[in-house]
Amino acid sequence: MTVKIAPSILSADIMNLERDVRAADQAGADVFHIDMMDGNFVPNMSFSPNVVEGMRRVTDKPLDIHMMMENPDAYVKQVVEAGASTVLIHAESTQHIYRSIELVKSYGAKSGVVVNPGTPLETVKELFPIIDRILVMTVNPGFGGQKFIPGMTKKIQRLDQLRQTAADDNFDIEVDGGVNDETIAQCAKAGADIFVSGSYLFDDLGGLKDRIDGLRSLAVDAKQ
Ligand SMILES: O=C(CO)[C@@H](O)[C@H](O)COP(=O)(O)O
Ligand SMILES: [Fe+2]
Repeated sequence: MTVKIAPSILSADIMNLERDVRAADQAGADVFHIDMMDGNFVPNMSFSPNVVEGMRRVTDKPLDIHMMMENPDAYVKQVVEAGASTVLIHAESTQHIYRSIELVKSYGAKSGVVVNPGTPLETVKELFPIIDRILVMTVNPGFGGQKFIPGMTKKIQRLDQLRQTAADDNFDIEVDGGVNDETIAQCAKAGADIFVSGSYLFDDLGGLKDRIDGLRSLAVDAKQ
């Protein structure tokens, strides 16, 4: 699988969101990562389905929705209709994660399950046959600009080993939180395929293309 770089618009300039999305699009973003927070599941609030709809009007790139909310099922239809390509749901946010994933698939979107740093991989193993992606949080969710939790590299590695053992199960491994030029190589080497990066990319809009290219080549090299 090829490496994918996914800018997280949480770190974009909210008053210039269209400018920043267009800049990241032209700079070679593979997919956009949209964090949706409800102020309950995480101690912060961010984007709603109308932002997905707005994003859809300015870019043709896939839109990944990272749902950090209680009762995510209630919003799946709305975000898919707004233009979501993949809906990522936290295993910790719903009592019936298998049903939530089936719900996403029923609307024709790709499905992903997210695991917090403290959640064991065992929790999501039964989803392997039906899931398109597993997102390993490498910070506690809620805010951009946090420091990568070093122990998560081993977790990614264990997930990659489990994936290889279950050869029939095809899912991509994604990482989110504290991904930058110092941390991406270890994630790629451990088996990650898709790399979310927020503050590192949007902190330097002029250098955005160099940063996206730089992250991509670090990841590609680490995978060889
Ligand atoms: O889901 C989240 C935070 O909860 C992320 O998607 C952040 O937006 C990543 O930002 P950086 O850690 O790369 O600054
Ligand atoms: Fe995220």
